[in-house]
Amino acid sequence: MRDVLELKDVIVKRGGRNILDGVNWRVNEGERWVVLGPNGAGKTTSIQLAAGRMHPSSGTVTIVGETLGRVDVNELRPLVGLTSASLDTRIPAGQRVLDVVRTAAYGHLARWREIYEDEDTARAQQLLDGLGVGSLADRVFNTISSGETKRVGIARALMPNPEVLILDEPTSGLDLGGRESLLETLTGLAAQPYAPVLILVTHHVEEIPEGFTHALLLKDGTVFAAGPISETITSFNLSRVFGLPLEVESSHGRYTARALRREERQSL
Ligand SMILES: Nc1ncnc2c1ncn2[C@@H]1O[C@H](COP(=O)(O)OP(=O)(O)OP(=O)(O)O)[C@@H](O)[C@H]1O
Repeated sequence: MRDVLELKDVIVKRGGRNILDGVNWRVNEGERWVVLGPNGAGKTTSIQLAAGRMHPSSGTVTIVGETLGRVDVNELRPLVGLTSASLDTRIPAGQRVLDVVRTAAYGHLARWREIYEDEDTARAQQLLDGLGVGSLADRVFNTISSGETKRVGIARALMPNPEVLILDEPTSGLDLGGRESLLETLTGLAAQPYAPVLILVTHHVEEIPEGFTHALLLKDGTVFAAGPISETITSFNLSRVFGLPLEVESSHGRYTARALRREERQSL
């Protein structure tokens, strides 16, 4: 199976310390990864590297066979789509939803003199349709709801047909219905054989969509565990990563976690 992403012996130094310290992580074609860890564990830093938006202090980052630092990042970046709340806020006010998606074909945040091909427009509309927001194409982006914004952000990230799609906390801030509906959409995306490799960052096991295959657990800038999801998202691992006794359960491909009560801890 083809190697799509590899971080090898990666160190990132900031403020006099290693905020990533010897990270090794390999992602293959067809895999769907969740990246989990407490605040400050190094999740954002790891995905910034994986998206070619940051260079390591030492070690190597290889994206679809090309090593960061040895090739023009402008060639690498279209290979990795990224969605995050901070990116959504950078989209200038007043853009039409269809333009927010179409402009991604050219790597811009706003419309800028491009002459769109009919096929760009058709693809943008098709992506919006696939994410359940096709009827919003003519709406102004900054007037749509949070859940709709997340879906448009995913359509936008898919527009350049990336090899990897990174979803940074895609369900944060959504109500229960919005979260479950978006997770169902992500499960559908995960099941598509031609979908890019998916990497989803979250703080909560409840936000892992069904169909995700692997997990990376980060703690204090290091890899605590990485591998097939059922072997990695366990009570043992999460208790150590989050620093308190937890019980993790899975049902129908979804996960829940709760802290053990005092009397349960005493009986351990
Ligand atoms: N430019 C910087 N200078 C100093 N420290 C930094 C810098 N950027 C990140 N850090 C620190 O590196 C650590 C890892 O940060 P990172 O944002 O990758 O963690 P995270 O797992 O995404 O956290 P969160 O869940 O809170 O978003 C944190 O302790 C953070 O304060």
